[in-house]
Amino acid sequence: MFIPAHITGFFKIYKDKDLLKTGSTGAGITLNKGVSTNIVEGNEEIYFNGDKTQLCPTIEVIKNCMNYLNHTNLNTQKSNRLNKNNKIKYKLSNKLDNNFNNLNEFNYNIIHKSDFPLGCGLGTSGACALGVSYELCKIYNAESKILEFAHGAEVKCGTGLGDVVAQYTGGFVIRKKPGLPLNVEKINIKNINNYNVVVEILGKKETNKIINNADWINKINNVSDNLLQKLLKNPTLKNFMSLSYTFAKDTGLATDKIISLCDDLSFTIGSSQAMLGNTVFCICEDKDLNDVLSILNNPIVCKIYNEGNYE
Ligand SMILES: Nc1ncnc2c1ncn2[C@@H]1O[C@H](COP(=O)(O)OP(=O)(O)OP(=O)(O)O)[C@@H](O)[C@H]1O
Ligand SMILES: CC(C)(CO)[C@@H](O)C(=O)[O-]
Repeated sequence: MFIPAHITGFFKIYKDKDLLKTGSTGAGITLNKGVSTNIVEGNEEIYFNGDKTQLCPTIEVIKNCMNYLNHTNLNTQKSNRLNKNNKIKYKLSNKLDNNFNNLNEFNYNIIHKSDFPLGCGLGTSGACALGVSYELCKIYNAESKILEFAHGAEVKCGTGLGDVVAQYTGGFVIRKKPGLPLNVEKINIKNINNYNVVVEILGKKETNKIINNADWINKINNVSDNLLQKLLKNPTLKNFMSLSYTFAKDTGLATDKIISLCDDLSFTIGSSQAMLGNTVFCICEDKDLNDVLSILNNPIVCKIYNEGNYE
């Protein structure tokens, strides 16, 4: 399953004791590059671009799915009084999580193939979570839980608040309410393929160090407070980029290097910092693409991915 990368331009953080209600409002765009996830027979190993890894959001999606199956199974037993021979045997060994009650069987490997690295503000962890959720829910006929398993996993790992919701929707997505149930506005972009989204990764930044820090939360939420209404009043890519630049600069999240690059790219529709990464992104029309590429060192040219992923 392919899940698009997602760039958040600006966001506001909402924490709730219910993981699923926790999330963010804000706006972003999904890209035609992202993460393809496959599930193969195996023994609970997770691979990211060929490297075996313990990727928190992927592990949490597996646990969400196994817990759901167990809960459903127990309910089924309660209602149908299944005899012991019909009881579904699920076993999850200690490889993925020592504390997990060994009631689920998970004899698969998860294979993530990503166009972008983790930790660069491109929603890669969210794309991994949503991709494995789609694949698992297809196997276990739990399609109605795809979004919930993935969003809950990202929030629990501290690796995202609104990426999964936006990646599930696709395109230019304004998140009007945090978390679930879904409350977003997908903005129709005329001649969408005329626009390029050029990305340059300058380094890494751990999302959880920002969204779990009280000082950053206050700063981010004070600056972003009125940006959502301003965008809803004038939902254009140009206004999105202008508001994103204001957010990146006024929160202090953007580095001097990124601000300087954005100023050099002022002839385009707009540029800003991909949240939360050390990455600059710019939207430009074809006529300006060569000039943009002459300014950046390692540009990655993308298009806006407008597909929505539905059950
Ligand atoms: N090389 C790696 N191998 C495995 N896990 C990694 C690696 N690099 C980072 N991680 C983990 O992957 C997760 C990255 O999540 P994070 O949210 O910071 O990045 P992202 O999803 O790519 O970008 P963002 O959410 O800011 O758009 C973190 O849990 C981090 O610890
Ligand atoms: C927190 C965040 C900026 C990290 O990518 C994103 O998940 C979002 O927009 O909520």
